[in-house]
Amino acid sequence: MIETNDPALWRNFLPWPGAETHKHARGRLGVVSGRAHQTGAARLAARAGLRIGAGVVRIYCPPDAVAVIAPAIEAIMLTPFATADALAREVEEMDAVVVGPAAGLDETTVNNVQALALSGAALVIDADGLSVFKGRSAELFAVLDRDDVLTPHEGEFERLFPGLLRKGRESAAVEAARRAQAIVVLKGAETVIAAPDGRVRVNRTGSPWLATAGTGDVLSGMIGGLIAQRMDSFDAACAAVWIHADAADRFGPGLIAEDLSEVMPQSLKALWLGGEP
Ligand SMILES: NC(=O)C1=CN([C@@H]2O[C@H](COP(=O)(O)OP(=O)(O)OC[C@H]3O[C@@H](n4cnc5c(N)ncnc54)[C@H](OP(=O)(O)O)[C@@H]3O)[C@@H](O)[C@H]2O)[C@@H](O)CC1
Ligand SMILES: Nc1ncnc2c1ncn2[C@@H]1O[C@H](COP(=O)(O)OP(=O)(O)O)[C@@H](O)[C@H]1O
Repeated sequence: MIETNDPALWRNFLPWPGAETHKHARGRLGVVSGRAHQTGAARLAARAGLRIGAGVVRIYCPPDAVAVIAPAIEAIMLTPFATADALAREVEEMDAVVVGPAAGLDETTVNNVQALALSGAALVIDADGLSVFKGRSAELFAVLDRDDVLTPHEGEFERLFPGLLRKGRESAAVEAARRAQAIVVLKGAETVIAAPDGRVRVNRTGSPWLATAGTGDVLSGMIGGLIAQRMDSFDAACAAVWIHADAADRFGPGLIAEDLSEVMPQSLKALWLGGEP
């Protein structure tokens, strides 16, 4: 059965800090950055993960990107890595990792995704982390776990699942999750969230203000931030998609991706107080 994504379905599972919570207990999120000229997407994702409540957020970047990222972050931490193996070792302490935004369409990204999949962290894979597997999707699906999340827009979806969209978006997302054996978030004006066990929800509250560069990067950080706080990956994806659209509607005209993390506390507070958001 296809459900409409409604806060009633996941509101009670949102992770709020308790009186004794410390930052590490709240959850640790890693975000993998691209090269020095492609760091904005990772910073958008990392900030969104921090805003949605991950207690510790760390960007992992190629060595040449340190000098660019370090002056552009405060609470977010930074670790350089030189090889995919080194990256996999560094993320051992992380609960969830976002990889793909502005990662680059080359073998480095393939190697990074595959190495990360062997770590214990749940993965949120977006953008280049998906597109780089065009024509070789089996290599991606072979390393995924059921708590990993793929977040394609329709262009990226077509690269991984050629022709599948002809079945209709809901059926396509369900079949994609079955093939990938992971959560699939098929983004768009309506976003479909499907799990390999057959759960599927359609988010009908999409905000057209989201049609601007970088909002998908923010969404990947929000999903990762909730998973890092040990929310079930499917519920985390559903909650993040809804909150993302709610924040966009609250801001309205003039929204750019950077604004989402600044207005998100209003959405979170409404959910925390338990009133109608
Ligand atoms: N601040 C930063 O650092 C940012 C960095 N970013 C990073 O830049 C990199 C490249 O990003 P990108 O936008 O060029 O790649 P991508 O989205 O694959 O578009 C390529 C083609 O795909 C199609 N297509 C696109 N969307 C579609 C849709 N919804 N539905 C259907 N089709 C769609 C469309 O084809 P067309 O329709 O034009 O034929 C389009 O021309 C990537 O790493 C990303 O993470 C961005 O996140 C922005 C902020
Ligand atoms: N017209 C629209 N209505 C509702 N949501 C939209 C619309 N256009 C884009 N979005 C949302 O904005 C985000 C865009 O993500 P994506 O295409 O990956 O962009 P980017 O790669 O620039 O971050 C997705 O969450 C998508 O669902």
